[in-house]
Amino acid sequence: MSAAVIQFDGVTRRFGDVLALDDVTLEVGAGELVGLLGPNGAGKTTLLSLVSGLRRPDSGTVTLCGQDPRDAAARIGLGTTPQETGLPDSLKVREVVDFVGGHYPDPMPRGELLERFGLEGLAARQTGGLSGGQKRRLAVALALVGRPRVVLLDEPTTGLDVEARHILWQALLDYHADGATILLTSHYLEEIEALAQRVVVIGDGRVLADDSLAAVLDLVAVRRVVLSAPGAEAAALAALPGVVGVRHEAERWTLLAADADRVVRELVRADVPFSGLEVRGASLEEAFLALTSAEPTAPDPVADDGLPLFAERSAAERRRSERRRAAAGRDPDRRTADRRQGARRANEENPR
Ligand SMILES: Nc1ncnc2c1ncn2[C@@H]1O[C@H](COP(=O)(O)OP(=O)(O)OP(=O)(O)O)[C@@H](O)[C@H]1O
Repeated sequence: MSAAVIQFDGVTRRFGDVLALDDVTLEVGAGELVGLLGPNGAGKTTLLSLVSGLRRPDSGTVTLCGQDPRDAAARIGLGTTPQETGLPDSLKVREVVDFVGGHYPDPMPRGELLERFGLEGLAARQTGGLSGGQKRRLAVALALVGRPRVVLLDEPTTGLDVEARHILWQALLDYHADGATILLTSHYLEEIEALAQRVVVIGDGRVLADDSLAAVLDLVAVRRVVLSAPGAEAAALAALPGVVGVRHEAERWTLLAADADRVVRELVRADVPFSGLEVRGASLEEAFLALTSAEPTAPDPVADDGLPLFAERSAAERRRSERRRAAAGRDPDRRTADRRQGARRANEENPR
C-alpha cells in the first residue's frame, strides 16, 4: 500500500453521552478515492472533522500526512467542503474564487477551476444569484482552488439534480486522476459506485466494513421478502438460514436477506404457511441496519414483541458481544487487521 496520508489509530470521540466514534482504526493511502458510507448519525462528519483538525480525538491518534491535523502545517495540502457552506451573497463568483485562491501559493487559475465545475459562464454573477446546485458546485470547487493533495468532502452532491451531480462527479474524478487523495461521505450508493474504489461503511461510530467497492456492494445487496404468515414466530423466522433481519408490521412480515430465493425455499422447507409474497430491493438504510446488526457466528436474539432487529442493539451491547466473541477465541483486533488487508488488496488490484 502507498504511504498513509490519513491514519486513525484506535480513535474514540464522544459528545457528552454520545459515542460518535468508537475505536476507529483506518488508513487512507496516497492517491486513494475512498467513500465513507453510513446512515445518519453514523459518525462520518465527526471522522472528517478529526482529519481536518476541527476536533481532536478523546483517545487514539489521527494523523494527516504523518502530522497532527491540528498543526496548520499539516493542513497546507488539504482542501475541504463541509456539509453546509455559506457564500457571501454580494460577492461575484470570480471575486470569491480569487479571494480564496489568494491564500495559496499556487492556486488553480480561475478559468480552469470554473470550467472543471461547469461554472465558466457564471464568473460575473453574484453568488446570491446562483441556484442551490450552482452554489454547491462552487463550494466544492473552492476546496480545490489551492490544488490540495488531500480532499475531504462531506456529502458533496446532496440536493443536486442529476446533471449537476454528474458534472461534479466528473470534476472529482478528473482531480483524482491528477493524483489527489479524496475521502468523501455520501448517503447515495449511486454516488459511491460512481466515484469510490474503496468503501468504508460506518455505523454507530464503528467501521463495519472496509473493502473494495464490489465487495461492499455485495454486503449491502440486501433484499426484502414481505409476506403474510399468521401464527409465525419472529424467532423462528429470524433463525431461517440467510435471514439477517425480521420485522412485523401491519400483519405483514418483512425478512431481510441477501438471497431472497433462498429465503423462500427455506420457508417452504420449514413448512411455514405464507401468502402474499413480495420481493423487493431493500433501501440502503435497511441494508446498513442489517449490516449493523449482522452477527457472523450467532443470530441476534429476537425481542419478545417480534420487533427486534436491526440496529436495535446499543454500542454497549455490541461491545459486550465482541468481548464474548473475543473470550471465545475470536480476536476483534484480528478483524481490523482483516479489514486492512482487504483494503490493501483492493489497492493492489486498482493500482494508481
Ligand atoms: N457537536 C455535537 N454535539 C453533540 N452531539 C454531536 C455533535 N456532533 C455530532 N454529534 C453526534 O455524534 C453522532 C455522529 O454524528 P455525525 O454528524 O458524525 O454523523 P454523520 O454520519 O455525519 O451523520 P449525517 O449523515 O446525518 O451527517 C450523532 O449521534 C450526532 O448527533
